[in-house]
Amino acid sequence: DWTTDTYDAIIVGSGPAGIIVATRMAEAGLQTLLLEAGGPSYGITGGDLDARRPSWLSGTNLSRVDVPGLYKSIYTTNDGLTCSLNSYGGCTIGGSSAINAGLFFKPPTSDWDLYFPEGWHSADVETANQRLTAQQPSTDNTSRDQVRYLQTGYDAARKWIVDGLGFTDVDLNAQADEKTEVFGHPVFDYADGQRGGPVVSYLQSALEKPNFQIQTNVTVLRVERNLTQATGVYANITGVEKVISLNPNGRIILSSGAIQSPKLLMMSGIGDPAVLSKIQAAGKMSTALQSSDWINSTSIGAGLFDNPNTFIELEGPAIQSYVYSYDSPIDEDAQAYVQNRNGPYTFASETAVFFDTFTRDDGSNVTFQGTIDSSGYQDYMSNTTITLNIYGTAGLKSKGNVVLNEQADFAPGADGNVYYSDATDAENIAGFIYKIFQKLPDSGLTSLNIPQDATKEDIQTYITTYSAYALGSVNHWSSSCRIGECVDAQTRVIGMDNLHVVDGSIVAPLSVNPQYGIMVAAEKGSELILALYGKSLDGTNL
Ligand SMILES: Cc1cc2nc3c(=O)[nH]c(=O)nc-3n(C[C@H](O)[C@H](O)[C@H](O)COP(=O)(O)OP(=O)(O)OC[C@H]3O[C@@H](n4cnc5c(N)ncnc54)[C@H](O)[C@@H]3O)c2cc1C
Repeated sequence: DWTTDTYDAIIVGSGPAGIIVATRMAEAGLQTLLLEAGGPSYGITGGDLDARRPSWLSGTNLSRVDVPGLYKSIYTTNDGLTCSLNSYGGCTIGGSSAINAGLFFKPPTSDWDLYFPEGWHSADVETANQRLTAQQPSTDNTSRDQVRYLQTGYDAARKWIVDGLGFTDVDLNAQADEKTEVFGHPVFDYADGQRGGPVVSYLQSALEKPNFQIQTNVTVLRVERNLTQATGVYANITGVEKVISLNPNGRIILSSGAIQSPKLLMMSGIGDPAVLSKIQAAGKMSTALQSSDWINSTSIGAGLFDNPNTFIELEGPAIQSYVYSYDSPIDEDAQAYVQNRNGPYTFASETAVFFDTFTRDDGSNVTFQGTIDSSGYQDYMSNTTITLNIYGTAGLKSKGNVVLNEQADFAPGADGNVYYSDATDAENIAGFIYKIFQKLPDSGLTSLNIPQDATKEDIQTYITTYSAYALGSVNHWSSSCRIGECVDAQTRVIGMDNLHVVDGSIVAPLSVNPQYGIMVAAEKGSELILALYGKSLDGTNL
């Protein structure tokens, strides 16, 4: 009975971080348990495939998760892959890596050097980076036939951004350090026309180890602890609440994502005492835990980040937009995918990406990213319209908090400070949009929702006023349990001996979409945690 066994390492959450940490713990020979609140995702994770796919995939070994082109429909037809627990992302094997667009951009070395503390600079994470690259395939040309599909948006964007504005065309991961005026093809963590990611690249090797197991449909409610020593997790296992225990020298690693991991700490008596009092009063904290045992820290959940984004709807006579369909794709495209892994369904709709970095008067940097999608959005769905999604990325100054909603049984969420609480961010992003708009008229593209001659002030007002096109969340949650404030440089929760957080929570806002950097952090975290067991990555004693 796995629930009465004891473990050297219990990892909570099977997102990209949790899978990598669990795999490395198992490879080093530790008795490893990975707990996941959700259920199966990719075809290879088993379960009822028909419950997780449209009928055109019947008779294959694919679930909708495997087909990159189906990612966009996740919030309309979720097939049980999201849940109220992880309301901002995937709640399934792979976490959000099973439902995301798969964009896989290596962060520039400057992100580690500028935004991470001692011990986490680029030289410190270099071997972690190399391990990730060795284990996780990626590609900027997804179709087996090596044809790049849906390129009218790419061509128009290239004319605008490269020919018009003078950005340099680069290989975005090979030249990852270049984040000033660069343009390129998006890179995805796919392999052979199917979604890749840690479920394919890491979890499958962990599953071969007799000392590894994953248990799904297990929701951890809190960490059990004896003062500074974690002793196990208290979990809901298909309706029954139970403690799963650690071995005496064991460790718990929370990898539940940047929203859930801070919540689990708070439910375990670690956090802001005002919040802890409410949790205790509601009877949700272990009765064994006295308020004198609380670890008071206002850093838990503080610093929460997500990219503020703006959709710019662009029309052009040469554009042929493409709308992916969950249940009735164009027959030819469905056949090309199912029979040969060719065509538009081999990628998640993004056709071009560009970056720019701006140095402020105070010498600090801020980076911007633009991603071209294959279709229009909401009110702008003509077949000559595409969407440009502009994010502000590394160096933004706004920071939010993870807050617990008492009415909804302490469901965690973001407070109102995440987007644009520091006006500098809106000013900088508006300045970037203004800059690129100066060459828009020559490109043959027309902006439909922001006037091309808008002033910087008009743009700033547009991007900070909530609409279907502005202030939407892109679910790139990070930074809610920062290294040096919430966890130490070994990823150990400050005040605890053997409780760690390794996931988006410990990663600072990056220049690029977060998944790659989170996976590097998980590789680095694994190495550091194994050293605390006295082990190296291959399991030899240090
Ligand atoms: C729709 C969408 C599109 C995205 N697109 C991209 C992209 O293209 N490129 C990119 O780089 N990033 C993208 N992201 C972001 C990226 O997927 C996340 O940053 C990344 O997955 C976070 O990894 P994580 O390990 O921190 O947590 P998560 O992926 O959130 O995984 C956490 C896991 O823990 C489980 N869990 C939570 N609480 C508990 C509990 N109490 N008990 C047990 N299990 C629990 C959850 O069910 C989940 O499986 C996207 C995200 C979304 C939602």
